[in-house]
Amino acid sequence: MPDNPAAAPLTMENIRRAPKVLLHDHLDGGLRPETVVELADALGYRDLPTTDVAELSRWFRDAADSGSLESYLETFAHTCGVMQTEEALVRVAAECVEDLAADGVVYAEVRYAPELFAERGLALDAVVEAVQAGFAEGERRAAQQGKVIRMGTLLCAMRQHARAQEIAEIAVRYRDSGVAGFDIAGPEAGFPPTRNLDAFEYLRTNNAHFTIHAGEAFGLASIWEAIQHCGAERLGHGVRIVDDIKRDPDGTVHLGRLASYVRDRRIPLEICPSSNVQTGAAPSIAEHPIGLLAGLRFRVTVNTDNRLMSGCTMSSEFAALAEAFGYGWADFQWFTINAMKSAFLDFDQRLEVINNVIKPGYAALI
Ligand SMILES: O=c1[nH]cnc2c1ncn2[C@H]1C[C@H](O)[C@@H](CO)O1
Ligand SMILES: [Zn+2]
Repeated sequence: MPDNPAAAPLTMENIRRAPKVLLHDHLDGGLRPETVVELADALGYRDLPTTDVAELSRWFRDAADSGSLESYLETFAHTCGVMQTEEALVRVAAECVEDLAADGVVYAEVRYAPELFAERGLALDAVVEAVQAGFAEGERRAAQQGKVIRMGTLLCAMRQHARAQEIAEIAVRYRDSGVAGFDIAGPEAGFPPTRNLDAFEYLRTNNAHFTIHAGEAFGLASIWEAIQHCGAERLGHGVRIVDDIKRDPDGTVHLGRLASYVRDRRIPLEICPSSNVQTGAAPSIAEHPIGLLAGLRFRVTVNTDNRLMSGCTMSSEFAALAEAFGYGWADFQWFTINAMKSAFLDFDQRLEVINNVIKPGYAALI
């Protein structure tokens, strides 16, 4: 949508000023590279490919740029490797909030798998409490810099492990202490979401929120199971829903039954453009299905997935989409309101952020 000629120019600085909402960001995919190096030194983690900060930063991006989700996921051994103490978790979580707030994010749901931080003996509850303490500290530091950001936590279970029920129970236990919901992550092919049906049933019985990584490295069957068997409220990525959309040579578009269902029910798609290019889920940003899906008015949201592995921020994702699809402030506002409507937060609080933060923020730019 073209902007008013009097609108603020679409510079990186202005995009950073615009309020943004982030629903899909992994705590272990967003560390500052210098923090990885410092924590490795403090914890005696010896397996980093390099201890030069600039080289390490490049290494993460190159190694993740692999064309396959499985190889992309291998890079997390190094971030999880340095996140095995409470002090490390508090630091990483606090810095995560500071970095998001500095980028203009006003509400974020950040996710991680507690089981991956228990390799040196931390109890899962201690992991969750350390991350919550870090988020609270990050919110305080952001407020000191004049930035208001609110955090929600999503706990992931890893698809290749069999601990979903246990993690779902922790998510419910900590629901009043900042844990907003649940997710399953990890390799998608060979690990369909229905392997964790018990956990999803438990969550639904407890009126708890969950999203599912589906339709990234595997296709429609994964999306269908996530929604119709498991009851996912949102789809992590979900980009492969385009496999159920056909376009005639004359440009007429036909939605299959699953694609129609996803659009009709306004099921949010947590789209992560740069990550999708790295894992091979999309050929490039310019050819990313987000253009088609947004044009068809699916409930599209824009996300970072892993800021370290993709070398991205919410602002850089917006800027890349603006360049590829000609998006402007009105589109950014639409993505942001879509995300806030889809947050695992009480309805009145979602409305409050939309009306008091997002709309005035964009009005000042448009
Ligand atoms: O895009 C992803 N798809 C599936 N799994 C992912 C993705 N990004 C990160 N993960 C995994 C690696 C992390 O260790 C884990 C929990 O954050 O989630
Ligand atoms: Zn993800």
